[in-house]
Amino acid sequence: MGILEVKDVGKRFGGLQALSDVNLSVAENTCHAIIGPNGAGKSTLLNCLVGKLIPDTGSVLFDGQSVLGRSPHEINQLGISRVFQTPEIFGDLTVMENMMIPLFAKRDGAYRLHAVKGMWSERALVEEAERMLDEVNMADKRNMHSASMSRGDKRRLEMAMCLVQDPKLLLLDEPTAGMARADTNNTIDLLKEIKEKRDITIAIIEHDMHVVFSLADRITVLAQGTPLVEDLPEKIKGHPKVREAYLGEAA
Ligand SMILES: Nc1ncnc2c1ncn2[C@@H]1O[C@H](COP(=O)(O)OP(=O)(O)OP(=O)(O)O)[C@@H](O)[C@H]1O
Repeated sequence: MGILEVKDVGKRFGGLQALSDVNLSVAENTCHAIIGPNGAGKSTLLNCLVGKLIPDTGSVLFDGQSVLGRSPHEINQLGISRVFQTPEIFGDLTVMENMMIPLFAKRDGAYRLHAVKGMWSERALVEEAERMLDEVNMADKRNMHSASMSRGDKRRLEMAMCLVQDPKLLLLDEPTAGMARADTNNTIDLLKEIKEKRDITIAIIEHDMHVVFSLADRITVLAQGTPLVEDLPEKIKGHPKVREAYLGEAA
C-alpha cells in the first residue's frame, strides 16, 4: 500500500464532472508526477488531497488515515505540505523571519506572525532555521527582504519553509511555472537533493516535461478528470494514448 491512496474519487462543479473514478497510489519515498492537458483536473485533485476541496465520492488515505473532512491545517499536521504555484511567502519579512513562522507553528500549533519580533531569543529555533537555510543553499541570504529576491529564490525559500516542518509528503503545484530556464534547473537540482537526503515522498503537478522527466519515478496522466495511464516515465514518453490526449488539446 502506498503512503497516499486515492480511491474512486469524484468531484463535480455544477454541471461539470471535474474528477471521476480517480485511483492513485503513491509509493513511499518516490516522486510521482501527475500530468495532463489544461483542465484535466490536476489542481482539483491536489485540492482534494489538502482539504481545500471535499470530493463528492471516494476516499483519500494518507499513511493509513483518512484526510477527508479534516481542515488544511490538520492535514498539514499529518505530514502533508504543499508548495503553491505562486510562492506563499511574506514579502515584507526577511528570509530568516519567514523561516521562523512555520517553526513557531510546528512548536506551538499556530501561526504567530508577531512572534518573529522576539525570534532571536529562541536559540534552538533559530539554529533549526539556519540549518534548513544551509540545506537549501540560502544561508547567505538570511537577512534579505524576501520581496526583493528572484522567483527561483522565493521558491527555494518556500520549499525550505515547507521542509522545516518535516513533511512526509511534499505536494508541488507547478513548482517551476513562470521561471527562467536557469531557475528551473536550480529547482530540479534542489528537488533531487531533497529526494536523496530525506525520507520524503513527492507528488508533483507540472506542465514542463523537462522537469517531469528529470524527477519522476512514476507518472499518472489525467485527461478529462480520469487517469488515462500510469507507468514508468520511459513508458509514458510516446505512449499513443498520452499523445492523443495532448494532441486533442492542441486541436
Ligand atoms: N471552483 C471551480 N468551480 C467550477 N469549475 C471549476 C472549479 N475549479 C476547477 N473547475 C473546472 O474543473 C476542470 C478541472 O480544472 P483544474 O484546474 O483542476 O484542471 P488542471 O488540470 O489543473 O488545469 P491547468 O493545467 O490548466 O491548471 C476545469 O474545467 C475547470 O474549469
